[in-house]
Amino acid sequence: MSETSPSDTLNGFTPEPSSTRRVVVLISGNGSNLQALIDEQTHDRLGGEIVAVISNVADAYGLQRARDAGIDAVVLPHGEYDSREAYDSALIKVIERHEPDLVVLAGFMRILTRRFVQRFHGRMLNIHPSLLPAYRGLNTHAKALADGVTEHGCSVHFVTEELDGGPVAIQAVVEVSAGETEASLKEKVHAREHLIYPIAVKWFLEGRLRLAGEIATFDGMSLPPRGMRMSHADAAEELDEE
Ligand SMILES: Nc1nc2c(c(=O)[nH]1)N[C@@H](CN(C=O)c1ccc(C(=O)N[C@@H](CCC(=O)O)C(=O)O)cc1)CN2
Ligand SMILES: NCC(=O)N[C@@H]1O[C@H](COP(=O)([O-])[O-])[C@@H](O)[C@H]1O
Repeated sequence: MSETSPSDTLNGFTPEPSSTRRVVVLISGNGSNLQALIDEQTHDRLGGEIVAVISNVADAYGLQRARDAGIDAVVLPHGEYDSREAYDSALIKVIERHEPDLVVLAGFMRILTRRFVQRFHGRMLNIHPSLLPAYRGLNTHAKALADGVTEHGCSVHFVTEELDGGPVAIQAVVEVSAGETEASLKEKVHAREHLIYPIAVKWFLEGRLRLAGEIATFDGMSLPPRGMRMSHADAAEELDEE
């Protein structure tokens, strides 16, 4: 690890070098969040390299996105295994062949077993389409609309055994308009996901975002239960978007 001067520290916290960091991404579908990560990698702004994309669904379009980017694309169909435990054991083996520093769930639609989560504890992130702890699980946009909420959004969190219960790193809020449809709300949330997820991944790979026990920390400072609230402007600035 390169020597750092005191001026390189943040609150006494020294970010780690990230150039050799390896990322494995798990998907089940379209892969628009994967694409956002690929795009940041292409601009050398991700802080590491996506070395493999693994899908439990054979026709997930995200696999094509990976191939188009020259990234190893692997299909591991969950239906070919007799149990969740058997599948997760096979998935662990495939992932570990790529020696990741970080496992990223990007629309990966399988509940992971305790053994899997323990294997990658502290180095596995998920993007969830709600303002956790609200609306854990599936069909978040429909539930938010049914409840008539005026605010919705997305959360990046560390993955723990408790479904969508892990410490939150970043949240982004979208306003729910009058006449909002599930499709329009989903599109609004997706747009914010594509900003905050690459930021969270970059900060993890730089060693700035960490899981310390049950608490997410940023630059050594404990984050509140709902993580950092990030506006569109904040995210765009962090990504140094034109
Ligand atoms: N142990 C954990 N596993 C997973 C977590 C987590 O926090 N802890 N996050 C999820 C991602 N997710 C929501 O963000 C999620 C994914 C899938 C499901 C679910 O009910 N899956 C069903 C199958 C559904 C389907 O195939 O359409 C299942 O696995 O039986 C809920 C939430 C990833 N895993
Ligand atoms: N509970 C998990 C869940 O619902 N995740 C959601 O699936 C979508 C995947 O889109 P993508 O394949 O285009 O990235 C994303 O909106 C993500 O938040």
